[in-house]
Amino acid sequence: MSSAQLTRLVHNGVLYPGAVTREILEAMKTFQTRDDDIVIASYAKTGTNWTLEIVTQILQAAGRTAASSDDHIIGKLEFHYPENPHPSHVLLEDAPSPRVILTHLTPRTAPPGITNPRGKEKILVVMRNPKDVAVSFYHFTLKRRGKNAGELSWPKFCQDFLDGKEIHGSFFDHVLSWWQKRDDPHFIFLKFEDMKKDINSEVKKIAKFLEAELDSATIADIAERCTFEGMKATLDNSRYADRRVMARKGIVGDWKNYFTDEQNQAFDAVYEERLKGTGLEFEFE
Ligand SMILES: Nc1ncnc2c1ncn2[C@@H]1O[C@H](COP(=O)(O)OS(=O)(=O)O)[C@@H](OP(=O)(O)O)[C@H]1O
Repeated sequence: MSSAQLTRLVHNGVLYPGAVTREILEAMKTFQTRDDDIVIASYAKTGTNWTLEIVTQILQAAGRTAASSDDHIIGKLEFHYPENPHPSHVLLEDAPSPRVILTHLTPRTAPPGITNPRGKEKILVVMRNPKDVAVSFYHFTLKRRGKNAGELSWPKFCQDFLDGKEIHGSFFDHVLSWWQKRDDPHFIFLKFEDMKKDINSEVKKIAKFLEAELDSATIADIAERCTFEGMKATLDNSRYADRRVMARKGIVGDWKNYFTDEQNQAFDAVYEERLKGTGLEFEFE
């Protein structure tokens, strides 16, 4: 383990990426949401950027944001990106409305206006089956570590992910904490697998949630542009170039190429123990 990893922030038992500091987590307590904020809350690698693209296109089609402007998108709320002069929560203070705010925080650590919205804020919680999340996260981590990736083996990553020791903490704690909000009308719950199965219906559902009145041709057009292939075409040659790393395979069931029977059984046991009786379940293929 490198010294950078050793000094990484652990808060309430959750390990945070290097872009998150204790000061930022403290600032979350007083971060002011706006009535028209749109928040995408997710565990990492569940389809955050995919949902962002859908939301962005809906807002543009509904005339709520200028087609040429990405000013309302800042990145992850709790990050201080090295290329930015200030942490995202500071930059967001000057961002035009409607802001689209991304976060991997749990309700416990997120700003009160996101955890318990009192105005017209719209919170989209995005989820994905944990086996594919683990595989996607493993590849992302390999890429991020670059030449140090040799130290990272799949069996170790897989076990650490299951034990909640990887960055962002336990997947199960994360999804279950947001799932508590399922009866609150400020929230909508989306699943990667549903978006994959029927993108048109999911775009329609999101547009309705955002109160964007769009005709079915516009919905179909957005759905088409937000397929994996459609997004990759955009990613390769435009404003989303920096998000290329987010687009790997974009499929359901890639875990089968990585999981041993033993790993699969270990995952199934935790899945059963944590999610049984909660009403929350995932499709794995
Ligand atoms: N349009 C579309 N269709 C299907 N899949 C898509 C799409 N866009 C992004 N992706 C896949 O989403 C995974 C990245 O998730 P996140 O955006 O949540 O990553 S991040 O945590 O915000 O960095 C990552 O999954 P994997 O391919 O399994 O690694 C991306 O490929």
